[in-house]
Amino acid sequence: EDGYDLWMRYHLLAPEQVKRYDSHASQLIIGSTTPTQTATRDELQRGLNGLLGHAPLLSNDINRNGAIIVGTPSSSPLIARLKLDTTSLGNEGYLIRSVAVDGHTATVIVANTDVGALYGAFHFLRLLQTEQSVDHLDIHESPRLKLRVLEHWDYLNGQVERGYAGASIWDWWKLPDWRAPRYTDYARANASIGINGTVLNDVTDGATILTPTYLQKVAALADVFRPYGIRVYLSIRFSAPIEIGGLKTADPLDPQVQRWWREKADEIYRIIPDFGGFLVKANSEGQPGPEDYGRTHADGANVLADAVAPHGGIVMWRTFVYSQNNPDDRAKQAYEEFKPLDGRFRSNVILPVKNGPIDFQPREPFHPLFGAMPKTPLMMEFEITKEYLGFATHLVYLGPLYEEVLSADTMVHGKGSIVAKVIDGSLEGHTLTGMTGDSNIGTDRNWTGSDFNQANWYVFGRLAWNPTLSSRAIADEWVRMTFTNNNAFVKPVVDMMMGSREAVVDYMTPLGLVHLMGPGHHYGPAPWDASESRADWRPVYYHRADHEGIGFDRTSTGSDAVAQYAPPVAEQFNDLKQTPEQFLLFFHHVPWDYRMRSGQTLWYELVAHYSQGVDDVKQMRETWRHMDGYIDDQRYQQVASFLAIQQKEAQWWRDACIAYFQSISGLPLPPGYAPPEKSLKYYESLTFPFVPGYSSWQ
Ligand SMILES: CO[C@H]1[C@H](O)[C@@H](O)[C@H](O)O[C@@H]1C(=O)O
Repeated sequence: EDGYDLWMRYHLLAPEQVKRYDSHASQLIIGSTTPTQTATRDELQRGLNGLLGHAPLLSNDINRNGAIIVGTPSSSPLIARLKLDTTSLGNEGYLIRSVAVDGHTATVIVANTDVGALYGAFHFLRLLQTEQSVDHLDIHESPRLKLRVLEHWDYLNGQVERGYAGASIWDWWKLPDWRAPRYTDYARANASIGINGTVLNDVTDGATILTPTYLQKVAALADVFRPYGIRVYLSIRFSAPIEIGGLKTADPLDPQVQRWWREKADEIYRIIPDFGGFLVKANSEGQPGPEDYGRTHADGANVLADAVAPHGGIVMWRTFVYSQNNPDDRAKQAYEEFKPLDGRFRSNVILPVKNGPIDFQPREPFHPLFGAMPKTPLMMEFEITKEYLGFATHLVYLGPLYEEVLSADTMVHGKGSIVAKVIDGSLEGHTLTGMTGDSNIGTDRNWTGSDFNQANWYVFGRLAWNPTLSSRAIADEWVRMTFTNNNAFVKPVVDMMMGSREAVVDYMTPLGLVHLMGPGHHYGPAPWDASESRADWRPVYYHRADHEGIGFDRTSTGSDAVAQYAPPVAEQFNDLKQTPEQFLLFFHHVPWDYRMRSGQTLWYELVAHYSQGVDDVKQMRETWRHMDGYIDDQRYQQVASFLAIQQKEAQWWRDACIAYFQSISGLPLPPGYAPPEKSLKYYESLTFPFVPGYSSWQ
């Protein structure tokens, strides 16, 4: 019960459920000539065996009611005979349908490709895991996004940047000879939620991974993942032609550099024919890039794109750039650098854009680049690892954060131009589409540092498959698969998860505040900090609290970052009265005595939010206390302990922030609110001798 199985637990269902499903799992008719077919067969056998207590009969022909028939029209004559219309399924879609074949009832899982059938098999298992009916199935699924990618910020030395779940799961020392079983389980987990790509190394990892020795190791991982429909991508360092190629320059317009990348790509594809392509962080936070040579991001992306294009590869060129010190407004930089380049990227380039313009904060408005580059495919980048949200221990379900951004309306083509439509390509007619998530996976037995963090990996995958799914529905299915179908557990726990994101916003950064975390490690409150060399690395830069008020003026009379949004959105954010209060201090510098919609002053409301956050965590503990006995003790106890840590730290956040902001505002606490437990000096004096996940580039 250590959580290793993730949501693929396949524990024996209750007798009445077993009875209900038995009649739909009498035989399994499935090919096994390809590795993917074998993986599909194994998964169904493992799953059904676990859930029902016995595996269905493996057969070639249907001879009784209740068979499961899996495959493609081209590999299965039985399926071909059914003449199902599979044209709309594409390469990865599937259908699951209750049918009659040769006078027998059956469930068919049909796709155009083996991988589509594998996805269908996982869906079928999910129906049983979540105790849904399989009587009259007519399910059609195909992914809305093409690239559904996990990004590992893993260094070759085993450390994980912003990783709070142990070390990197890639055992580079032993690869390519030893292929750990964990790699297969990783692939299964990803395939079960439709993830079809993985970037193995950190965006600041260096160039070593492109050397022949490491490419052999990469190829071994690609071999393990291939049956599960997962392609391997690599982060590259833009200066690799110098570092490992012996060239004097990495100028993207230099013919020698262009040749070097072409030959490197050819070399990679010789050993990994289905290699996905490159991910690049360039001219950001000290990384080299085309701007070092006076070239643009487009020049840089295109030289790589041309190298992989003959092989069908793509380039993910990140827009998270803030190379220079930004005394004005860091939030504006990505837009300023990339918007003018719209239309100048090769067709196999896609630009990852973080959900918000700052950096994976508990809450930010959607990134203004969404909708602003109609001629360029943009992909969503979410952070799954909780760098700014309490690391491993805080229980924060990220589904509502993701959903909030995906459903935000850019208004670029009028109402309904939501971010989900930008990234699924439908708004501007792009076919290269995708979502990438910065992984929270490590060597911990439970993979993600806590049981509830598994839900963030899960919801990422499900939303990458279909960005219009509801985060609540996804939480519900995850809880059922991971813990139990008992409604006395499911309902309160799903409610708790759904509220958990607002709780962290409240106790860390309410009302549109961002980046109050301790610089560097990003753990714990440090709103007073002004020690960093760069202005835009200091918390005081972000909240701008002074005696009169608090907040970053991004209106037309301030930094004018609002102008980066489409006019109706810009107008709304520019106007103090119209700005949703959850983004208030992101866009406005507001007097402490400003009257909020509640009628209270801003100062009172700020204190109320901080206190609410702590109360919410107390409530979460209380909810969890009632869950004792519904699940195994091991996982129950760990969640309980982590919630206790979270409560302590929520209190710390509240008290430290209130103590600090009170020292600036000079105002008394609202009546009825407890003062901070300790003095501001105390909170300021706390240090962090060891923080996991600390990045080495700082
Ligand atoms: C990979 O570096 C990270 C960095 O550790 C992190 O603090 C920041 O959130 O984002 C960077 C990025 O996304 O490039």
